[in-house]
Amino acid sequence: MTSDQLFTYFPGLTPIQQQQFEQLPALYEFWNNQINVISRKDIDQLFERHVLHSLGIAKIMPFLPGESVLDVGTGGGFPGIPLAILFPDTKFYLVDSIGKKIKVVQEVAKALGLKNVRASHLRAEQVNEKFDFIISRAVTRLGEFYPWIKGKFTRTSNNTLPSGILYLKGGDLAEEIKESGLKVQQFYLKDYFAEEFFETKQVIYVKG
Ligand SMILES: C[S@@+](CC[C@H](N)C(=O)[O-])C[C@H]1O[C@@H](n2cnc3c(N)ncnc32)[C@H](O)[C@@H]1O
Repeated sequence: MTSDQLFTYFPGLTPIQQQQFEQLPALYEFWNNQINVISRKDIDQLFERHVLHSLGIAKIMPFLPGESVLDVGTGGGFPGIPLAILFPDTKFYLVDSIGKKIKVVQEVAKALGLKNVRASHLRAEQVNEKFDFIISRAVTRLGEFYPWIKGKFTRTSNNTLPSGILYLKGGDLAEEIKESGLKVQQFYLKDYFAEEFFETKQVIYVKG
């Protein structure tokens, strides 16, 4: 996928936003050589598998100016960094339990000139703030995740859904959802993106 193909899914990006997205491949190639944050086979498919996948959350939840979002287990900055480019007036806090990954996030955010990103080397359980939304991808099963972030929601969001979790997941989730005991809403990314990669990809919403 090229940047132009990516942009067709998000018309109306400013030249600055387009330039920030276009900087991502070179930045991640550089940082991935120092500190591995993306698997080698995926780095060639950065726009589809990491950037567009992260932006799937935006199709479900258009974050509002002033809203706050926590990205738990962000790794090299997914889904937080692409969403922070797309929503420059929303505040993103990216945390990960591995310090060197947070170093990559900080360097990438700095190189992009993102003023709406903070990143800390912390476990989710240690975060002591409240957020409008909590986002995540590929960290753990919902049943384990939920207790980490329970009670960390503002409950003031005026958005299309109340404050809650937006978790990127793939595959058959029936067992995982049942085991978690949580009431979830499932949104299918194939309704928004044509690429085969999104065939089973979902955004799982859980009210906070
Ligand atoms: C498979 S990686 C996914 C990274 C990124 N979200 C992505 O999709 O590319 C899982 C990440 O979760 C982090 N992690 C696991 N448990 C965590 C916790 N309790 N708090 C914060 N980060 C955690 C790990 O350090 C790791 O970087």
